[in-house]
Amino acid sequence: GWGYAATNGPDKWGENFPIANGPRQSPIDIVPGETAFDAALKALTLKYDPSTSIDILNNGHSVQVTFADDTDSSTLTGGPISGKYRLKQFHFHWGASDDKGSEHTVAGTKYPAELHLVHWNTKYPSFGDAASQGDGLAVVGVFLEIGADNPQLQKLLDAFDGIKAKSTQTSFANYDPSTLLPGCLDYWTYDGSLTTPPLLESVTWIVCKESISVSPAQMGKFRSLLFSGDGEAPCCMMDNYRPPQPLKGRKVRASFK
Ligand SMILES: NS(=O)(=O)c1cccc(NC(=O)NCCCCO)c1
Ligand SMILES: [Zn+2]
Repeated sequence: GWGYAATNGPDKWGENFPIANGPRQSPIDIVPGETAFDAALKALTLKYDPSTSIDILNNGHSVQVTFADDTDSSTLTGGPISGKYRLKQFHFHWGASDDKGSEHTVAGTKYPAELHLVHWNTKYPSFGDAASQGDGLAVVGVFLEIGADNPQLQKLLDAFDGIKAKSTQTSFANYDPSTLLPGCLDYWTYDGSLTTPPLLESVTWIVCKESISVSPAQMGKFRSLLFSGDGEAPCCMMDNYRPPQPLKGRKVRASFK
């Protein structure tokens, strides 16, 4: 299967997923000087109910917290989207060292990690159906920047001991993902795709301008997770990011001046 190694990584994904070379692939390099302020863009409204968090999972590609999405308890509205999108999961991408790891970059700057909060459009019956529609998904991206220890992140990291290996998960209740959001929700937005196979071109990307902090020790905790399964040769989970893809004429809009 696909992964992030030289043998099965981003440069090889096009062999099984030809959309890898499609017109609206993600991530991209965001060049602030080339974005257009759009006064019609609304503020993001993120309403998350902590009681909808279910479990934390190592899926062999990332660490993911999954939410109950059978009701409108945790939603995204406003921003560049119309209608209501439900939170399905959030996960991260990170590097082997603090000088890389994010998927989106800003004028070429790579951050050590990037958080993705994944939502699906409730005009469709499920995440799976929405994922195949051009307006099916909305992912909020938040950069992590090296700085002070982040206590909200620490709650998540403290659960990692139980999910070191691929395909392991533990319950993870009452977690409020809004504690991971930056204070300011100014954002850039553009039409893109999933950044992992199947690379479906169904994502309205909403990338926050402001980052949240992560300490070097906390980054080390992410890198202690494994791509490998129990009983396999241990392979540290790191550099699980796709590099920026061609813009192909797309416009990136800014919600701020
Ligand atoms: N990285 S991302 O574009 O935010 C994103 C969001 C939602 C789903 C995905 N990718 C997938 O679900 N891929 C299917 C298998 C991955 C884990 O087993 C990527
Ligand atoms: Zn992601």
